[in-house]
Amino acid sequence: MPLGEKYAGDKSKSRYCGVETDFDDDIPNLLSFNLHGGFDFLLATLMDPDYRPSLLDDDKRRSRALPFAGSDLVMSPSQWSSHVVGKISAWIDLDSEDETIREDSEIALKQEIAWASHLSLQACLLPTPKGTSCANYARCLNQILQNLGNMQLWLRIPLDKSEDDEEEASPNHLHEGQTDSWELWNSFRLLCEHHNQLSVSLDILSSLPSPSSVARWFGEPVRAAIIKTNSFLTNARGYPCLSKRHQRLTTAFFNHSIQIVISGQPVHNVPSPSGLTSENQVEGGWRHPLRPYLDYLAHLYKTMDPLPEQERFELGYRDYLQSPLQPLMDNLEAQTYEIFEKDTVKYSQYQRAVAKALVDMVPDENAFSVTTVLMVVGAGRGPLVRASLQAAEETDRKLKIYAVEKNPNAVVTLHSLVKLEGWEEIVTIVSSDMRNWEAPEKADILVSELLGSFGDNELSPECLDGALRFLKEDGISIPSSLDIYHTKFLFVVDFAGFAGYFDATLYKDVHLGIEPSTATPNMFSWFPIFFPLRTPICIQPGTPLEVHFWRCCGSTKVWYEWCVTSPAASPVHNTNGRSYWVGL
Ligand SMILES: C[S@@+](CC[C@H](N)C(=O)[O-])C[C@H]1O[C@@H](n2cnc3c(N)ncnc32)[C@H](O)[C@@H]1O
Repeated sequence: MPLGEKYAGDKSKSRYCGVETDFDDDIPNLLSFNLHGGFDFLLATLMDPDYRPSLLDDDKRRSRALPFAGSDLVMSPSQWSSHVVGKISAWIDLDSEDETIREDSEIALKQEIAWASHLSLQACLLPTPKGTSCANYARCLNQILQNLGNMQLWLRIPLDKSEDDEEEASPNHLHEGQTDSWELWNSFRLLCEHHNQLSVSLDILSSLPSPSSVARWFGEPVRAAIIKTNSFLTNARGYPCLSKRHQRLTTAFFNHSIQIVISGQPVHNVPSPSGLTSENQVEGGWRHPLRPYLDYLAHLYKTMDPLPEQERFELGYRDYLQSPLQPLMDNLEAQTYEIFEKDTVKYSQYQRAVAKALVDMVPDENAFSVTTVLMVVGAGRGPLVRASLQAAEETDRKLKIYAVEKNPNAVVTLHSLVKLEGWEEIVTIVSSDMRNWEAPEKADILVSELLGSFGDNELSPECLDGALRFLKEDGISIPSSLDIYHTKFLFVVDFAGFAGYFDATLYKDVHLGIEPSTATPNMFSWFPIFFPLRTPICIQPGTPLEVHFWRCCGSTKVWYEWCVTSPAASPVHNTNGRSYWVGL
């Protein structure tokens, strides 16, 4: 039973809650008890906790028979895969000083993961590395990851960091004897070469590290958050509730689709409606002992403020790398134009810019006698033509428009739009590449939207270079200028690349941009561009970083190359555009 649907009927917005259980060899009964109690899945130990390979008699050891001996047939494959996350035995310690424990651990880890794969479980929870060294654990896991199939492995890590006040401002300096579980995770995943089937499950304790330390985890592949019952406070009515900081953290988990799991014994003596304290009774019926915790989380989820429209739109694209569009080399599809056209903010900014340019260009007294020639170069299906006409109407100026578009499929739509709107007298459609078109007259205003996330990565310089031939010397180009930004990518200590943004001045004070500090609000046409570093570089806060970028042009393609030279040198990336280039 999901925690609730935030947007009626939209199951993708449901959130599910699991429960961590102790070992029970009657797993069908364990599952039915917890599903009936309102939980969606179990975090269940698959192996008898007393099992140690070295304690088996010789026969069993030879046959490698598993002692928990439950059969996969006790539940259907869909029950195993939809409702059970396997919990690998917590005693496993591959970096123990004791050789027997090390050997037992390696055998058991491999057996348990093989069994979980056989059951088609979606994920297994791996025990937290026991000491500061986890090299042997990671070595063994690398072997497993090489042949794992589809199952995900979640490394259990406590959300823990010892801090003093000084560290509040800087999450990355550790003094002697201090712990930082993020460092543990970071070493482990480095040893496992950032394997994409290895992710994190966080144990949420009663106290939380500083907000900046917590924020680092949202740059990591966190799949589950295990909230201990003793992390809950008690409200005035005796029910469990979370501190304000825990509430904010939990809602952030919901927003990032991180699964919540409740763990531990009930520690709240919740009164039943009849006034009797009860562990398992409500309104005459049965109640799961952890139900008050589940009900609280459901309440938290249902009462969360709805995400702003823009964030809702972007949710499906989070943590997802997309190939940048190539509107010059490729012909964009109808659905791509449709997404552009939904971004009304973009067009209203263009409309404002054109209106201001018209007013500056044509004084009021000439408004009825002068016709301004405006060219939309790269007109797509016509939204900038419409925005320009609306600007003319708003300012009482007269326009003659050329709509130039090289995609023949978009030109079909342009023709029907012009006919439908009755713009035949005003708008001339030109089906051509702007670089080759011989314009019959020069333009007063040239409007284009060839902006990529990094400004020039959709080749606006190359295209506009051709188009500026037909702009009058005193004509206005919208956009009039373009700035591009390099920013260090989100990871605070270990950074893996750069996010690139643009900010375009359309005309005078009207701008359009995605650089976070000045981004045009509520615009969703662009996501930042990502320039990765093949090997992440570890830097301390305050350390200067020297980065070099080159925009390289050949006869048929344009590409970027980049490198870091300080504090440590990286290789030059994307030499000759070998990994990515933009076609001319
Ligand atoms: C980013 S889209 C914008 C489309 C439209 N202005 C809008 O806002 O929905 C860029 C458009 O420019 C067109 N385009 C790109 N390079 C061009 C060129 N050299 N000549 C003519 N059209 C071009 C593409 O086919 C595409 O329709």
